[in-house]
Amino acid sequence: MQQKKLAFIGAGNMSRSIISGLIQSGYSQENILASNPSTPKLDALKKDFGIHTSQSNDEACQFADAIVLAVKPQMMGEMCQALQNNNLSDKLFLSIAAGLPVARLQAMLGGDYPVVRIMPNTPSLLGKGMSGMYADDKVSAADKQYVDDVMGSVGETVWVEQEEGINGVIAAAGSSPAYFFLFLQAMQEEAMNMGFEKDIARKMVQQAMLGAAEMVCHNQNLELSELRAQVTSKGGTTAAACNTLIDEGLSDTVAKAMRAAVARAEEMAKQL
Ligand SMILES: NC(=O)c1ccc[n+]([C@@H]2O[C@H](COP(=O)([O-])OP(=O)(O)OC[C@H]3O[C@@H](n4cnc5c(N)ncnc54)[C@H](OP(=O)(O)O)[C@@H]3O)[C@@H](O)[C@H]2O)c1
Ligand code: PRO
Repeated sequence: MQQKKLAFIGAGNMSRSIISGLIQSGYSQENILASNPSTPKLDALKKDFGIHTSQSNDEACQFADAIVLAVKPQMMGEMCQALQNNNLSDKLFLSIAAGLPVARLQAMLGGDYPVVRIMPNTPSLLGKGMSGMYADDKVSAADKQYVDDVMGSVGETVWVEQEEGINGVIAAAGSSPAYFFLFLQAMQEEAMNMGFEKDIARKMVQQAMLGAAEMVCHNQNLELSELRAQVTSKGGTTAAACNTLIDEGLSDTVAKAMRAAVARAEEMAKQL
């Protein structure tokens, strides 16, 4: 992987997970800096990964060829505007913020700089992430490859051709770990209603999810409906459960939820 000087502005959950993946992939700690206003997360990053840290975003700018904008979307305007005190020409920007279009980020940064939008998810922490990416036409092919390598160090990557596609990535992958957690929570609660202790209920549902996820990944030649069919005996218990989910409108509910995520991303683009 190409080793640019890479700065993370905002040392929160997502930055930590990407930094962890990069270090495990052999990216030199000397080439990574994280900046954050408060010190506890910086201290932990320095201790765990040996990277450079700073409380100054200006220092991050001066250090880096490529800058990951990793603060909450609501903080992005103020933070980017303050970066304008630095010479930003020749910098490549990687934004992981939900809802903020390239044009808006460029306006916040005060220039037509190359920006890649990245939508990662929290399983990146375990190297099992899914990141969708969009590059505006100012980003070179070599820089796209660089960003692909960076995010590839924490999981799988896909590129979308149109910027709106990023909102679909949010719905399908950025936010979706939470949908699975919610589903499991409901299953855990019902298992407890059936008399299981909380930890046993959790053990059963999490192992079933892990096994199901592994089966999905290891059987790319099988449709998801075929994997379901393998569990489902005619007239049996699985059919009774799945028919209930289907009859109660699971597909429609999931579609509505994903459209709500897209709608919220569109709303944030207008508000921020
Ligand atoms: N979490 C997810 O599942 C997920 C998935 C995809 C994308 N994202 C995006 O990733 C971004 C970061 O999310 P996160 O979950 O990592 O949030 P987070 O853990 O809250 O991290 C944000 C960090 O930014 C720091 N910060 C605040 N103002 C700053 C400033 N002016 N300069 C530098 N750092 C500043 C915060 O520091 P203090 O804590 O000291 O205030 C905090 O450490 C968001 O834009 C979000 O949309 C998140
Ligand atoms: N977490 C961020 C949000 O909830 C973006 C995707 C996952 O807005």
